[in-house]
Amino acid sequence: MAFNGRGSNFYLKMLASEIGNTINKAASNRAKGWYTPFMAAASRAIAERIPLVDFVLEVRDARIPLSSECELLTNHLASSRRIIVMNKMDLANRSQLKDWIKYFEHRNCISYGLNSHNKENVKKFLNFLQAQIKGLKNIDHSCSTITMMMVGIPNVGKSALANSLHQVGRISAAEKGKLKHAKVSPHPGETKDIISMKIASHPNIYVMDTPSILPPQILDTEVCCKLALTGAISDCLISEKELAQYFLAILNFSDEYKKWEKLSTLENDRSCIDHKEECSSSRQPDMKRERQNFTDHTQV
Ligand SMILES: Nc1nc2c(ncn2[C@@H]2O[C@H](COP(=O)(O)OP(=O)(O)OP(=O)(O)O)[C@@H](O)[C@H]2O)c(=O)[nH]1
Repeated sequence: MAFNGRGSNFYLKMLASEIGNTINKAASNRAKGWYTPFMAAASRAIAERIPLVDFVLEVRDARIPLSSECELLTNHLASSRRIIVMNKMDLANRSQLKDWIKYFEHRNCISYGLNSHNKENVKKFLNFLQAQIKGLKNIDHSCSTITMMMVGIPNVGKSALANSLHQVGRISAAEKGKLKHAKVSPHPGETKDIISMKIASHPNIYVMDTPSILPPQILDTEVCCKLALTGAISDCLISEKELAQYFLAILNFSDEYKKWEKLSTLENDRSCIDHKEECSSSRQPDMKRERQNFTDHTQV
């Protein structure tokens, strides 16, 4: 199906609305949905701790930095204490990530793009965090304890980041010998406890990994679809076929696809030429020379 401009937008919105409504309907079933009594309790526990920590590291998915916002933090926190971490940047478009960093900068938000699986990246991030702490006034940098709480929607990589920070952490050899490990899993909602890990000394910095949180319903159906596509919402709430259809629709209307479309047109021209060559390979030698010229011409 080919859609352009407004037509494509309408088609995407229509698909998103169908899929989003199906997901929300399935999620309203207590046994299947994400908003379990456990998530409700975790949201309350996190909300209670927000005023007590020095920084909140809001972990988002770098592929969808707006849709993966943690609703609990909206209007809940001074922007100087909130650091937006766009994790999984290895899966995101680099130049778009730069634009997102500028976007957050314009809104006076501190943001950082990161790949939690890359040690060098995580070390740089730790430097960045220590620089933020240096900027804090009224603390004794040699003996204070700084606490940072990792907060976010499911499956964005909070536990992976907590583990990596703990592993590269500037802590004593004795502490290195007793490293903790938060559970990392490709399935959303696997973290069940709030655990604290030391990531630096002088001052001591502790990072807390927390269970994932989401609101009971996701009213914006496009957001809902994007969360399902990136794995924040369990795949048992929607069929793979419907999700794939939405993904292909996004892909079809993207600028990236238009580049591929051009290439595939070129490729079709070429295979048409190859086909002609094959069909006429038994013809006269002078005809062959003509074809050769035609092929050279089209390849320029
Ligand atoms: N490609 C890539 N994958 C990552 C990155 N960080 C985490 N992951 C993967 O994302 C999945 C989820 O990571 P977790 O650390 O369990 O995510 P979480 O936010 O703690 O998940 P919950 O259990 O819902 O709290 C795992 O398969 C990780 O290996 C990253 O920077 N890049």
